[in-house]
Amino acid sequence: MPMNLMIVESVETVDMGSSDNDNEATEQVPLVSASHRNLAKIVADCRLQIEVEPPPAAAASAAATVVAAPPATSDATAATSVAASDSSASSSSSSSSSSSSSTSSEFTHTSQTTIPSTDNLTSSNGLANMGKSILVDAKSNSPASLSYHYDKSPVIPQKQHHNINICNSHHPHHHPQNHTQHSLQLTFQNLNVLHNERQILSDVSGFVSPCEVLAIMGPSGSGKTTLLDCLSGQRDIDGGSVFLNREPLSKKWRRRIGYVLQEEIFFPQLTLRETVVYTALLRLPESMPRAEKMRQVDHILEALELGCCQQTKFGDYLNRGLSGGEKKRANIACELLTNPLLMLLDEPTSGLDSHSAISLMKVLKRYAQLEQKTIVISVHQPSSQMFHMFDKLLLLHQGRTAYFGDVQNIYRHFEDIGVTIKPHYNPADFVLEQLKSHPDIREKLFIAAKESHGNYLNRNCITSSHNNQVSDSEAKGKKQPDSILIDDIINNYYNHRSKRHHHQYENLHHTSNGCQVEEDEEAAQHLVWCAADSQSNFSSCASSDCHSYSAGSGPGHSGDDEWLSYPTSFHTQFCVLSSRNFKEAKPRMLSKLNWFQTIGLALMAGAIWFQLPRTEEFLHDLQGWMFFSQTYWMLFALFGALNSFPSEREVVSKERRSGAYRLSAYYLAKMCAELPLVITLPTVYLMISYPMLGCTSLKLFFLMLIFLLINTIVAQSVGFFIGACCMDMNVSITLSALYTLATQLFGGYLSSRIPEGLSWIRYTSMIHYAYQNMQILEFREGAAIGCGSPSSYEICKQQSTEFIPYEEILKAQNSTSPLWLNTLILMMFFLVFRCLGYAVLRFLRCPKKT
Ligand SMILES: Nc1ncnc2c1ncn2[C@@H]1O[C@H](COP(=O)(O)OP(=O)(O)OP(=O)(O)O)[C@@H](O)[C@H]1O
Repeated sequence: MPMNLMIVESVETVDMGSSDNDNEATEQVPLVSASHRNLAKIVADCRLQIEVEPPPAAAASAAATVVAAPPATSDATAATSVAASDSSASSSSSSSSSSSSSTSSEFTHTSQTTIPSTDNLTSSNGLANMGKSILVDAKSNSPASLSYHYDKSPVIPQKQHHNINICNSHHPHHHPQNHTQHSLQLTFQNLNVLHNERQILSDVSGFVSPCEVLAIMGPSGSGKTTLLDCLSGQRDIDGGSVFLNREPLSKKWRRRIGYVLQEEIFFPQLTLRETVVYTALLRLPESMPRAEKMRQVDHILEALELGCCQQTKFGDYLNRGLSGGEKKRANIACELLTNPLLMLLDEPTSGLDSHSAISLMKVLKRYAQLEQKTIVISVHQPSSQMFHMFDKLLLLHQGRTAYFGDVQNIYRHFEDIGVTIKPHYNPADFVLEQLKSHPDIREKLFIAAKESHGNYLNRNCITSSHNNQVSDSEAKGKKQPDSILIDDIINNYYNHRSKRHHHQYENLHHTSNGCQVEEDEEAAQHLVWCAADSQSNFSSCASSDCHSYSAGSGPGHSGDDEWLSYPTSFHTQFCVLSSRNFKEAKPRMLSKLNWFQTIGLALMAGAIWFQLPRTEEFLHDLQGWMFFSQTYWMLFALFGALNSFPSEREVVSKERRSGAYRLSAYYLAKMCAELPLVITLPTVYLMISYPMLGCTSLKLFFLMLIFLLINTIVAQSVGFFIGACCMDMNVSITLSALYTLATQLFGGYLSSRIPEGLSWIRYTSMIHYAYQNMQILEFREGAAIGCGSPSSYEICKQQSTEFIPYEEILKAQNSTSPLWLNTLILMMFFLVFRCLGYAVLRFLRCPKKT
């Protein structure tokens, strides 16, 4: 049975929780962010209802509405027992429900049956404090909407006026301050972007309001991505301004923007589910229980039809993983999960088949409408169906505006310049074709767009009342085409909004319910006025009404700190990032190849130096094993760390730009997570080769292991630092090779003819200190080395001793520093390079604007 999803305003006191949670129902869950408070309010006041189109025979009798969520009142309880599938039962029950609630509501729906909205909102054990619901459009079996609900306090809804699909939110218990409307109007004015004196964007203006989808269309290279970069604050603009709720775009706003990039930037080693789970753990509020976060992940994966591939790795060009379309949807899932106020999506539908594209658009559209989100999407060539799902259209060509206005006005716009969009023709294709292939039409479009924009501003700034303006124009009886166009835009805008979005400006008017429509129209006028005001640098936005919108919706009331703060604590960030880093780095650091290499080398070393006699004749062999083992593992760790940051740079930059976590948490987590990985292979190596060499002392084994690992970690620090500095593997490999080989050469290990003036270079080498420590341990703690015959050691020549004292061996090797000093210097290497690595990431490699 085909079903359409819609949301019905609450009609009575509603307990969003299950009955066994009644006591908790009045609890107000502390909400961590203004956005979530708003979401809580929206959803708490909502009833989610799936409208079922009845079969023809039953249509007449099926006129019934069933309350969607489990009501708290006893009257409504009966209604909740009605199952969606039981149409007859639902009819009767819904009738009673309707009558029981008729004192407080007007039901305009007919032929409806609802299933409990708690299907997704609540689990069987009652409504969780917070949650996000994705309703499934049963008709298309595609996801329909996303909505958070954090608050299960009883809701006293208000009178319903229209069969609208957006939540109302007059809550008598809410303090007006809690009515902060977390929707966001985006206005951009005369944006100019230059690159090497080439104009990439030229005077691009427009605006988009909550609940709307603005599509940016244009041929390839027209500047769509550049514009989105500017709107997200990721690119500096050379002229013009971007306003969000009439405030200039700033860091606090950037955190409320979800930007789905054209490229999918993820860790290739992680599965889709792991990626989304980590995003949820990092970017959903700390106060949300983990189980709830997981539920949201499930919902989002289901909504975007990603359930079947959730265990697939992202993959890369070497190891294939998710398909292009799946990656695109995964990209969107991660941003949707965080519930941003403004979603910017760069070509989210490219690479998707038409069904998936439409399905995705439906999700976005409903998301915008149900949650009062503002969506800007860039598209290449949408299908006709998708084209008509957009509310506004910005047409770009070579960075210039060819059209900005409501989508339905595009027909009139083209007619005005003498071009008729053919019926049964995909308007998007037609428009782009005209734009690309006909320079004369293109020029006309540029001129018309410029004029209509100017008129639009004038109209809204000069006259305070749109209605007066219209009547004046009509009285004069001679409208210019542009004026007609602008009137149409505004009229359509008002009509459109008054039909669809009555509720969303209610924060402007905390008045009785009776005159909602008039209020909303007025609010819509104010909104347009505000947009024009924004575009004219707030020339007339001292109006209190204007102010009430932006103040109510802006972050000021909820506190800038809240907007600027991270969604999770340092501890949580550290734990989640450590876990993610471990998962991500493990396949890289402990790959099969590395295991093979380690075991192979250990066996080879063990075989070459097998049961080495501890006499002076074999002293050099023993030192050879130590030098080889030491140098190999230090270089292994150093070179392995070179690519550590560069490989993660894009992902971390993207996440940090969205304010997901602190750099310090990431850095510390990375250090800790990679620690067990970096020490695993040297341990295995030593466990194999050292006993083969002839080591029988457990104490010596552990001492050697500890110092080998210390050396490895120190070398890793140097690798991190060089990698962070260079961010280019070729450069960093060259630099590292130069450093390590130079210090070996000048360390005197390979040649004794070191120029006098350059012998100091050995002291800059960590290998120098590490090797000295190895020798101290081996010769001091290990079995004594017997004197050779003849012996090169004086003490042996004098035949006063059978064994060479370890001090003599060390002296012969120029190892004069004590163990503690070498260790201290190595520790300083560790600390200095780790700190330098952090400083480089913080100040040199911080996420930059393009
Ligand atoms: N950083 C940059 N350096 C050089 N050129 C740039 C830069 N950014 C943008 N451009 C140029 O600006 C123009 C617009 O680029 P942009 O990526 O915004 O186009 P687009 O409309 O998104 O294209 P597509 O649809 O192919 O993704 C292109 O010609 C591009 O080469």
